[in-house]
Amino acid sequence: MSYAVKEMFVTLQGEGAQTGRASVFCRFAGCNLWSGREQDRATAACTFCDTDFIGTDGEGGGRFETAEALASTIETCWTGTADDSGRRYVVFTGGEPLLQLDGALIAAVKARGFEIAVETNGTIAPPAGIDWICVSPKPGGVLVQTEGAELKLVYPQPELPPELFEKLSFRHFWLQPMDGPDRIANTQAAVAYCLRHPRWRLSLQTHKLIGIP
Ligand SMILES: C[S@@+](CC[C@H](N)C(=O)[O-])C[C@H]1O[C@@H](n2cnc3c(N)ncnc32)[C@H](O)[C@@H]1O
Ligand SMILES: Nc1nc2[nH]cc(C(=O)O)c2c(=O)[nH]1
Ligand code: SF4
Ligand SMILES: [Mg+2]
Repeated sequence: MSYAVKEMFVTLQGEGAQTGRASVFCRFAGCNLWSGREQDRATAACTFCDTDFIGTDGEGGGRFETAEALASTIETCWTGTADDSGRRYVVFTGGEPLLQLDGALIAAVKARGFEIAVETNGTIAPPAGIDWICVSPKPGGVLVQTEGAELKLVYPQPELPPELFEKLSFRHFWLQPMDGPDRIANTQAAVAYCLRHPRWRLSLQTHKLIGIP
């Protein structure tokens, strides 16, 4: 199968427990919870998305005909030194990466020494072989992925109080303040929740704070 990639870049993971880690971000085009068009946002299943994932026109984006072709471009993007094979790290995101990430691509990036992470809305069962699964539930989607490395809840979402998720099998539970016009109030509310419910920790979008992708 071929892969539609919006953009690809190397940066530091900005969110969650891997914050600060050098990562290749491979952002797939398309999502099952929003078309990505502003005129559809209000009626979408996910209404607060901060990301442009339409098309393949971003930096490092394109259509890749094979898993090998995409994996070798990911490898080219990695800027670490040659002896870093055990620390190479790729984050598949989107859009919704599990619409496209498959066993062939997982095998091809593993063969190049990469550890594999995904950022997913949790509505699509993942293929085997992913090392780090971050699930971020959304009100308009049925959660099928109920275990993984971290659950990162954008906060607040009135339909999705944190209590709905805290019994699930994740190693880390994060509240990430919803970016947008109410970011400051949302951050204060997330801090207050974490103070009262210490199972939850605060995840800031640190890349936005320091102006890196
Ligand atoms: C753009 S999404 C792509 C991956 C996947 N579709 C998902 O929703 O998890 C990447 C991460 O950004 C988070 N996110 C999206 N919009 C946000 C916003 N306005 N404020 C804070 N986090 C946001 C998502 O919840 C997710 O954890
Ligand atoms: N630096 C950085 N960290 C991120 N963590 C999750 C991101 C995403 O958009 O999935 C993201 C992103 O876009 N940039
Ligand atoms: S599910 Fe993820 S990519 Fe899709 S619209 Fe929501 S935040 Fe954006
Ligand atoms: Mg992002």
